[in-house]
Amino acid sequence: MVVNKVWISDKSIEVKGKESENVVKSELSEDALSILFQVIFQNTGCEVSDVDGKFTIFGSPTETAILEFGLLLGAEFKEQRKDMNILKIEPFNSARKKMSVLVARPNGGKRAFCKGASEIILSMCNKVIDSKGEPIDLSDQQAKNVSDVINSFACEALRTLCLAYQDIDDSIVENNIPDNGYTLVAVVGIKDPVRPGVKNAVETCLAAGITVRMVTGDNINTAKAIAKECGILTPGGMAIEGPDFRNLSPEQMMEIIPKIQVMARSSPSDKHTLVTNLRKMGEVVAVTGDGTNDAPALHESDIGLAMGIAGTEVAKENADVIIMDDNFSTIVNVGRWGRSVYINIQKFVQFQLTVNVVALVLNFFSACISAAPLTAVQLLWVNMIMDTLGALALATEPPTNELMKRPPVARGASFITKAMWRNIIGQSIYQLIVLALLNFDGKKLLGLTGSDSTAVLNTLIFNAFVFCQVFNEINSRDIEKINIFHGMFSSWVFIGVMFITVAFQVIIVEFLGAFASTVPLTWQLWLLSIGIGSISLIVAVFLKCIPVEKKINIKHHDGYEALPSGPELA
Ligand SMILES: Nc1ncnc2c1ncn2[C@@H]1O[C@H](COP(=O)(O)OP(=O)(O)OP(=O)(O)O)[C@@H](O)[C@H]1O
Ligand SMILES: [Ca+2]
Repeated sequence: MVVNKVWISDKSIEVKGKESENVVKSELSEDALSILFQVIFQNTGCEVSDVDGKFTIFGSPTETAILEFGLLLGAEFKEQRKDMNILKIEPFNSARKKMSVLVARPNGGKRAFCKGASEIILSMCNKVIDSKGEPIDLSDQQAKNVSDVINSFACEALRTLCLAYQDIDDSIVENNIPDNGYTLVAVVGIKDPVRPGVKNAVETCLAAGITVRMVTGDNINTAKAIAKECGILTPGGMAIEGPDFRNLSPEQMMEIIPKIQVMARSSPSDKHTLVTNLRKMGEVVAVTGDGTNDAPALHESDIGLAMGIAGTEVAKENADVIIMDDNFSTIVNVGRWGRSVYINIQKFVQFQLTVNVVALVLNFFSACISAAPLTAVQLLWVNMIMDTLGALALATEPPTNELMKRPPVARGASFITKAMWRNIIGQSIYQLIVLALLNFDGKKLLGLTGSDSTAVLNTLIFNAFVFCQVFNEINSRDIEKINIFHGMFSSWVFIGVMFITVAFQVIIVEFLGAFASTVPLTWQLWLLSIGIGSISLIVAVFLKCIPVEKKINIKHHDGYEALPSGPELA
């Protein structure tokens, strides 16, 4: 943050690096400059350390920017502070949006300084300094002019603060800092450029059905200008000020909250109220924040994200995730990974349930009628495929950008979606039909005769069953999309698992007969097993064409309705 513009003695001056020193000094009278230095250096929460002429400023970014501006104009911190004695400090707080100090002047008398949110301080002033640095009455017309200056600064996305002072009669013994009667010295406009990448990150969020709202302590025009710059405020979107929001009835709040895109001049409790109400509406709410004033909202949210560098300890303690690089784009990554984990578990569960249903039904009914075709050792191997190897193959898929084009999952949505049930039931029916046909009519169909025909048939059933799972594991790579091969060959874990599964299957069938109760199969029967398994790829395509989820077409997505989904989407 840096001071970009300053308004003083009825002049707006642009501040541009070191050359501003001469510009400002030539524009201002001696007295005006002196009082400007006082409001900057007396009323600051910063500390300055001076090691071998090298200044280091410790303080909030806003405070630092103002102090740096003072130093830029050639003033010295120690020099400025040396002859005034600070009697009382009211530090900045987010609810009052101002800070004040009371000092004892060297020649007697006291002086109060106040700085803070521009409109708030302006309303506390009844005087303003003129070009000579003398206080004169602040007429209505002049107050309007200052207000226009504030708005023009704010519309340029500058954070605006007013700096003011007043002399207090020595006869007043108590050290109270007054709330009005100030003389306005300057309006400063501080620039806090939007970090690169924020606009894209907001766009990604919108496409992902995540509504981004900006809740800030800044002036409404500053907030609106910044929000427009990064794509948060859209035409027709609503911007509201904290005090107006606070005064709404609960019903009115519920009505306008979905439309709010920007909330300015908000207090910590406004942030908290917004989050509470959004959660009541069934939304999943993530909050990002850095300051202590964000702590209540961070705590109330479903996912609190605190800034790791600029964040205060209080904010971090109340958060669930700490963004180490303070970058909004990283939040998009958090969302992407969250979605990836969720969908990977869904894929795994879909795969696992299919294997379970088929193995259970096949063995149970066959056992009731004749004998169970799959032995305990074979089931153990199948269990291995689906638990360990299946989890490895499906749950390690890295997140894709496609994930950010899907709608978010509603708070109460069931984990197993209709599309998953469709795939599970469809695949199970196919596998059960084929395996039951082999089990009950296989010998006749395949012309198997001889003493080992039962052993051969049971091995074939086992082999076909395993290949159905192998191909269904490929199907499970995507729940909705028809193209399941996308990115498969670059996922070495998946390819590795496929390879190991098939290799072990060959070893079990061909060489571990005594252990797994199998007999070696002819190449024709191997081909048949693979054929039966691969047909499940075709079955999956047909299944994915059956619509199960309602399709909704929305022109402008605001995060409150599901985005359309189907085989064409990720
Ligand atoms: N140290 C300070 N002294 C006086 N006023 C301040 C100070 N810091 C900020 N302000 C005023 O308060 C407003 C910010 O209020 P607040 O800290 O509640 O908002 P925020 O959204 O948390 O801001 P930030 O971007 O600093 O995190 C600023 O626009 C400014 O006018
Ligand atoms: Ca903050």
